[in-house]
Amino acid sequence: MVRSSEARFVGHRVSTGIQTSDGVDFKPRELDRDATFYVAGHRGLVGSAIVRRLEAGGFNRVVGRASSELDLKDRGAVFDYFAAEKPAYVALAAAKVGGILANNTYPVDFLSDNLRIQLNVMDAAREQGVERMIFLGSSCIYPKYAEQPIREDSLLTGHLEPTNDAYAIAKIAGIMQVQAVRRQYGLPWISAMPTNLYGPNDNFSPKGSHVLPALIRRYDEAAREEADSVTNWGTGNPRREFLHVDDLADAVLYLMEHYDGPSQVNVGTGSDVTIREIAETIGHVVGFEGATEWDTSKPDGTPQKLLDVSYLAEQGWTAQISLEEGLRRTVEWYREHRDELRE
Ligand SMILES: NC(=O)C1=CN([C@@H]2O[C@H](COP(=O)(O)OP(=O)(O)OC[C@H]3O[C@@H](n4cnc5c(N)ncnc54)[C@H](OP(=O)(O)O)[C@@H]3O)[C@@H](O)[C@H]2O)C=CC1
Ligand SMILES: C[C@H]1O[C@H](OP(=O)(O)OP(=O)(O)OC[C@H]2O[C@@H](n3cnc4c(=O)[nH]c(N)nc43)[C@H](O)[C@@H]2O)[C@@H](O)[C@@H](O)C1=O
Repeated sequence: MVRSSEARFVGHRVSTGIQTSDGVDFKPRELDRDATFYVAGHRGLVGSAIVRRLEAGGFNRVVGRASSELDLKDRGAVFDYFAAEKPAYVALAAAKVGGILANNTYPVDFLSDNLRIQLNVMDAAREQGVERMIFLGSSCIYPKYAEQPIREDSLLTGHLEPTNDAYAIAKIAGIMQVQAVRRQYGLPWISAMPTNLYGPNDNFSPKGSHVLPALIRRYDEAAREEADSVTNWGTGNPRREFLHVDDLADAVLYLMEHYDGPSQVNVGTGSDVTIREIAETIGHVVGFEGATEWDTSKPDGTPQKLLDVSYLAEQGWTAQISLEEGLRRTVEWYREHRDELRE
């Protein structure tokens, strides 16, 4: 395997070695706080956290458009937007996103929408010569039975998890597009692969959400109604790694200012818990005193998804927000906003 300490050129493809060099000659540096920074998906969980991080970091021209104003599936509109706005930097955090059930039920949407959004944004950004782009993928790009913790060079070494294979293929195509733009046009674009995320502005809808917001909502409602029991999906045995989205946003800016290379970079905490454990913790935090049951007719998905974050640590970044602290903040946010959430 090729790590940064033993960099060599390993070829033009989505590679099974960490590609640390592809001929792009770029030294990462501090971004210009007065340049235009477009955050695609700025109202979502990830995009809104990136906006908060950029504004706290002194960026003066952070721009975004809601999907109702600019549908990123509309190629002509995306090209017009880039031609008018001419952003110097782009964080691509707009996507069709959902939990295990949504991914499993609507694979066409997860494949087609995401391919279209990525192609349009990256083609338009390339046409305008955007200096720095970060594409956000997901840990589900790795094989279902990848060796744990999952290293970047596990990509394309095995079969995908079937509940989210369509979404994963779209994300793998995104990594390839970044690598292809680097190779053909020499633009220093990068990709980051976050683990499962949570935090403010998450999707808390019962059928569409990821597990952590689903459990916060379910246990909070049960606690308020003094219900005897709640029923979660699957067996509770799968293991997941949870990263607070403010940590992710910090990593996004850090990578844009400190990392350049064709390999996607894993972003996580380096530790995981079972779904049963996270359910018990959330039940405790919201004050639920009843029983927890498991509906094993619902899918478990990947048995374990824990990222190897040593490559990111080598670049100089590690997560700061503990799961306990992140959960406490997210439950607090949910309680303040539960009456105004998207369905
Ligand atoms: N949530 C997670 O656990 C993880 C997320 N990621 C990645 O992070 C990125 C963001 O995810 P997350 O923030 O959770 O998702 P959200 O659903 O919270 O936000 C996605 C955003 O994308 C925008 N969007 C979707 N479709 C379109 C469209 N056709 N045109 C314009 N905008 C559109 C939405 O805009 P609007 O609100 O205006 O409709 C929305 O704000 C994705 O690439 C995802 O793969 C990676 C790993 C884990
Ligand atoms: C980030 C990642 O997210 C998705 O993958 P996932 O990690 O499997 O997603 P999840 O958060 O929805 O579930 C995690 C685990 O939790 C269990 N579980 C229990 N009870 C609920 C529940 O109520 N809702 C949900 N959603 N899951 C539940 C559930 O059965 C599973 O075992 C990808 O499709 C893809 O989108 C992706 O990239």
